Amino acid sequence: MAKLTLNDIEVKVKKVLMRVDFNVPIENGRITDDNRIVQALPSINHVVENGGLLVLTSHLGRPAGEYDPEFSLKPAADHLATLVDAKVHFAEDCIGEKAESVIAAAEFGEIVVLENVRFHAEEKQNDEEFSKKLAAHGDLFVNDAFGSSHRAHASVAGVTRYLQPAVSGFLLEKEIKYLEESINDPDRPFVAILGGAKVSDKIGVIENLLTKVDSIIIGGGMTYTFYKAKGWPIGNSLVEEDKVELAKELLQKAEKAGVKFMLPLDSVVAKEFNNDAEHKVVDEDGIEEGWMALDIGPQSALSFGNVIKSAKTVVWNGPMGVFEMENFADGTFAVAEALAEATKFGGTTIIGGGDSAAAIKKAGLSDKVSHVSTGGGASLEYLEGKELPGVSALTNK
Ligand SMILES: Nc1ncnc2c1ncn2[C@@H]1O[C@H](COP(=O)(O)OP(=O)(O)O)[C@@H](O)[C@H]1O
Ligand SMILES: O=C(OP(=O)(O)O)[C@H](O)COP(=O)(O)O
Repeated sequence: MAKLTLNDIEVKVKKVLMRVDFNVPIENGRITDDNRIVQALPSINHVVENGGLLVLTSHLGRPAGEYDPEFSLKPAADHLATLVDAKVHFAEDCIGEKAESVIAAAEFGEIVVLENVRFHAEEKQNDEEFSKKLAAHGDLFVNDAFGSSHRAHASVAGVTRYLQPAVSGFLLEKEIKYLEESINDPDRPFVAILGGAKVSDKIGVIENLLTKVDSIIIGGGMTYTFYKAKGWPIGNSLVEEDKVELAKELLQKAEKAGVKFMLPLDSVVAKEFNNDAEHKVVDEDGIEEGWMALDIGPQSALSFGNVIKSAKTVVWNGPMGVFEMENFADGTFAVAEALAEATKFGGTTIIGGGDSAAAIKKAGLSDKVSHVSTGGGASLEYLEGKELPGVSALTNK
C-alpha cells in the first residue's frame, strides 16, 4: 500500500487523531469479544509510548444519529483502560465543548476516547463542517479502522480533507497487506471458500475471484442458488431466486476461466430449522420436498478438505452450514481444521466475516490460521476489487 504509515511520521508532542473500529459486541454493558480493541493496541501503544496525545474516534452499532446510551463507547473506553498502561479519558461527545475540554486536560502520553461519532447524523453524511470539527482535534490523522474503511464517512474519509498527513495505522496496514498479497500475488494453489447466507452480498466477490483463483469452493446457504441453477431440487433450502440466472452465468464463466468450481457433493438436510429436527445426509441431487439443507455433508467435507489442505493461499468467507446448531456444525469445523492444516504446511490462510471469525473461534483454531480479519464488509469489498474510501483518502508516500 503506497500510503504513509505510522512508521513514517513523528508523533512526539503531537495530538494524534486516530479512527479505530471499536464496534464490538456489548451485552448488558459487557464486551463479549474484544478482538477489535486488542488488534488496535499496536498503533495505540506506539503513539502513547512515543509521546503523542492520542484522541480516538469510533462508531458503535447503528444508532439513529442522536445520543442513545445503548450505543455509548464508554464500556469500550473502560475496557481499553484495562489493556494499556496509559491514562484513558472519556469525552461524552465527539465534537464541541465536551470533547475539547477533555482533550485540553489530557497530557502527552495519554489517551482520550471520544463518544460514538454516529450520535451525529453528519457522520454518515460525510458532512464538511462535521469533518472539520473532528479534524480540529488533531495535528495529524491515523486510520486504523480497517473494519470501517469501506464507509465514506466523516471520521473515516471526510476528516482527511482537513487534516494531513493522514496515515495508515498498523492494523489497517496488516489487513491490506494480507488481502493485497493474496489477491495480487498469491502463492498457488489459491483457493477461495465462500459460504454463509448472504448470496447477493457475495456474488460480486465470486465474479472478481474467478480471474484470480485456481479453485472456488461454495458451501453454506450460497450452495442452493447454484443447485437451482443446475436444475437440482432444493426443497425448502435457502435460495435467492433473482440470483439464479447470475449463478448460471458464473458457472459458465468459471468453466471458461478454467477455475475448478466446487459445489457440495452432499448435504445434511433437516425437516425444520431447528437443532433437534429430524435430519439425514443426501446427495447433491437428492434434496426432497419438505427438507432443507443446513450443512454440507461428510463427502463434501472430505473433498473440500483435501483441496484446502494442499493450497498455498486460502481466503475463507462464510460458514459451510448453520454452525450455531451443533447438529449442523460439522462441515464448518472440518473446513476450519483444513485451514489450520494448510497453515501448518506453510500456506497463508485468511478469514473474513463476523460469523466465520466466530466459527473459527468456536473451533478453537483462531491462532492456527494466518490472519482473522477484523472487517467483514471491508474485506469483501476489497476482494470484490472495490476501492476502500478510508484507504484511498490517506496521504500517498
Ligand atoms: N445452509 C444454510 N441455510 C441457512 N443458513 C445458513 C446455511 N449455512 C450457513 N448459514 C448461516 O449463514 C450465516 C452466516 O452468513 P454470512 O453473514 O454470510 O457470513 P459472514 O458473517 O461470515 O460473512 C450463519 O449464521 C449461518 O447459520
Ligand atoms: O462491524 C462492521 O462491519 P462488518 O460486520 O461487516 O465487519 C464495521 O464496524 C462497520 O459497521 P457498519 O456496517 O455499521 O458500517
